[in-house]
Amino acid sequence: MGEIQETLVEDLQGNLPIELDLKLTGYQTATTVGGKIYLIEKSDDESNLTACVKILDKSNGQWGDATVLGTKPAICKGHSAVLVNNDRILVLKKDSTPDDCTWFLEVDTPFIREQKKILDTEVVAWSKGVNGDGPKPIVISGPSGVGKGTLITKLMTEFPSMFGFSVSHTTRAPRNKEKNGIHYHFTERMAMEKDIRDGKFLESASVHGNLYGTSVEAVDVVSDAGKRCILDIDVQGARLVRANSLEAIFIFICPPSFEELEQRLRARGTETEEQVQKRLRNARAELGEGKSSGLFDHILVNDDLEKCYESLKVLLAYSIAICSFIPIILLDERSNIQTSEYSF
Ligand SMILES: Nc1ncnc2c1ncn2[C@@H]1O[C@H](COP(=O)(O)OP(=O)(O)OP(=O)(O)O)[C@@H](O)[C@H]1O
Ligand SMILES: Nc1nc2c(ncn2[C@@H]2O[C@H](COP(=O)(O)O)[C@@H](O)[C@H]2O)c(=O)[nH]1
Repeated sequence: MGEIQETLVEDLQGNLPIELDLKLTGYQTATTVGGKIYLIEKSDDESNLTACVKILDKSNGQWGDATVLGTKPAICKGHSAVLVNNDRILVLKKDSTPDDCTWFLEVDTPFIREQKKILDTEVVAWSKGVNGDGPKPIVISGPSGVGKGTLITKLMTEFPSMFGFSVSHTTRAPRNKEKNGIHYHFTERMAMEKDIRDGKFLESASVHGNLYGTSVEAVDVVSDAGKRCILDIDVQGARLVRANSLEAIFIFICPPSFEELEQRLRARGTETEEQVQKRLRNARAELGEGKSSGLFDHILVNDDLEKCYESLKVLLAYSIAICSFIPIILLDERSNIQTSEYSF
């Protein structure tokens, strides 16, 4: 996402085309992008403080709604909106400091253009601005029981000061050894649904019958500690993070076979038979999506755990070096690239 230049931040409320004569309240801003005006305002529902978007087509004077992707931010009185790169609107709350999070409404980014083609409607998407040049988070996804948690635990144990886990919220009941605030924030559905409506989540999804989600705060806690954030989320969540254009490294973990996945899930002994069946049904769909959609930057097969973990470390060292423009020589027997050491 890059850094936000303070000079770009200005209130455009006094900058509307005169002929439209829009009377803006303190909760509204209007931004012209090409032939359209994007009105960002508070929803009509008084109990709902999230942002709502209306679009005016200047050629015919018609107002229209759009399919709004991503998590809507809470809107405050006196927010500012400014067009950046001609494809996204930067939205800042009044009196915000450089440490406050910023939001973008994407209106004509490559992602939006692609979504418009797929959905055949007007589309906009909310994405959270990243302050500064923090390290890109790592999104690890894959079917239940494939070994995501096991791999992440190994990584965090070996590199505790480098990586931090994004503790998700979930409405599922805690398992025997799971601790609130460490493995998950275990929460009531109604409370979580309200927090989602209030824009507190980067992504959320219904997974195997329960609600799971990554709060903005969960990611901020890790970034504030100066660590690279690791998200263990399902494919729907990964898609939403991608849609929110939170720049991340997306990794999909596959089992060596469906039979092995089933065996691991059963051997873990944490789910009822009904839950195992549900998770396996969902796994078939996730495997199809994960391998084919182009959503993931890398796919790793978790056959032998130690080998998979080594590959994960190589892959992360490589991806992180690419992101940081650090020249490294990749340790890769298969491609016969010159062997060298890698480090985080
Ligand atoms: N390569 C492997 N070979 C054999 N067993 C493994 C391997 N990797 C993980 N396991 C075992 O498989 C089970 C499932 O692993 P884990 O809980 O890490 O999966 P997960 O992908 O995090 O699942 P969920 O999405 O449900 O949280 C665990 O009992 C773990 O010890
Ligand atoms: N979309 C999200 N998916 C999440 C999140 N946290 C976990 N998950 C995924 O849920 C399943 C099941 O997890 P389990 O702990 O009940 O076995 C697994 O695939 C996780 O990756 C989240 O915040 N968002």
